[in-house]
Amino acid sequence: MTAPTDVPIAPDARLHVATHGSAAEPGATGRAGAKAILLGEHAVVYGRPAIAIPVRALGVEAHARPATGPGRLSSTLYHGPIAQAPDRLNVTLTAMRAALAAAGKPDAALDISIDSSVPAERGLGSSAAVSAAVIEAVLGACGLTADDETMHELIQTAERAAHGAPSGLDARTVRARAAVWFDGGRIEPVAVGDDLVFVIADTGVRGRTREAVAAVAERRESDPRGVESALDELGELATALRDDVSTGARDAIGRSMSRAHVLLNGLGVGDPALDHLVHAATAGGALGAKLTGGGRGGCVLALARDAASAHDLSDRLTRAGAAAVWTTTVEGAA
Ligand SMILES: C[C@@](O)(CCO)CC(=O)[O-]
Repeated sequence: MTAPTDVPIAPDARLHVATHGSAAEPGATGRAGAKAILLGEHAVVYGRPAIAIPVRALGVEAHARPATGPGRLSSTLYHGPIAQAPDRLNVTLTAMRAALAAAGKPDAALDISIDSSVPAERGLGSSAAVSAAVIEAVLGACGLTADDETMHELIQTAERAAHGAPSGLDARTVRARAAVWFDGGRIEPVAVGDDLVFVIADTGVRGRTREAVAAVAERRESDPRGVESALDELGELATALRDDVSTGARDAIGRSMSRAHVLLNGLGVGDPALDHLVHAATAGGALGAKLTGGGRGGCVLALARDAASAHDLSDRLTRAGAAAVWTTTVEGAA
């Protein structure tokens, strides 16, 4: 049986009645993945390009279904009535409300469960991934699907609750399946010449994207020339990196990553725990390493020479004190 066709649809949202679904199973599932920024965080906020990669080992699954009473939320952070959810779930609730408003059902009561392996506040796109999964599930429970642009706008509504004026890079990348080039608010696929194996190491220190974005803005006020020159160089590195990724030039990619880390430190978004893991990665054979995401904590992204050395690199980073380590491969065409 197909989903009902009489769902009221808000006039400005580009939503479609789902073609799958069953009256016997009224719930719906949404999914999204983690992301890591290969190069260009912070510079994207000022219009420079960036490259990001999906992290397939980590993801979010959300399920939504019409509630029989007041809606309830179930996640690792909170179990209970949605009406009493704590402030730290503001982003999730914003995502849910944005999707319900777009569906023209702002007062619908849903039971929502969220299962996420993406660590929160580590620069891996947890807030955007949770929002994307919740929005897809909520729309699905209303019998709807959204086109890419509508999904993006809805995720951005939640991202604004997370950190003010997001560039849209996270919102785009958590739904991407391959490496993406982000420029002017849009993504396109990046050609990948050869497999690239990355190790992601968590400092265990909470990343503070909102604070880090504000710190760059302040520094730009006090030192416009210095900051603009760093942002320009980050943009140039991203452009060169795109070519290097397409030809599989690992050494050049690694060098650009390490240079980006220095520039990001200069913008004031570093942290001693990030530097410690960056040094451990390069001492452990990484071709380059940098902070990834908002910074001031969170994760380091390191490029391994190959899959075998990624194993040793992971061990090295664990011994250096990483709270968690993941490996992710960006597959080349070859
Ligand atoms: C720091 C930043 O560039 C990336 C956060 O993952 C912020 C943004 O793009 O909105």
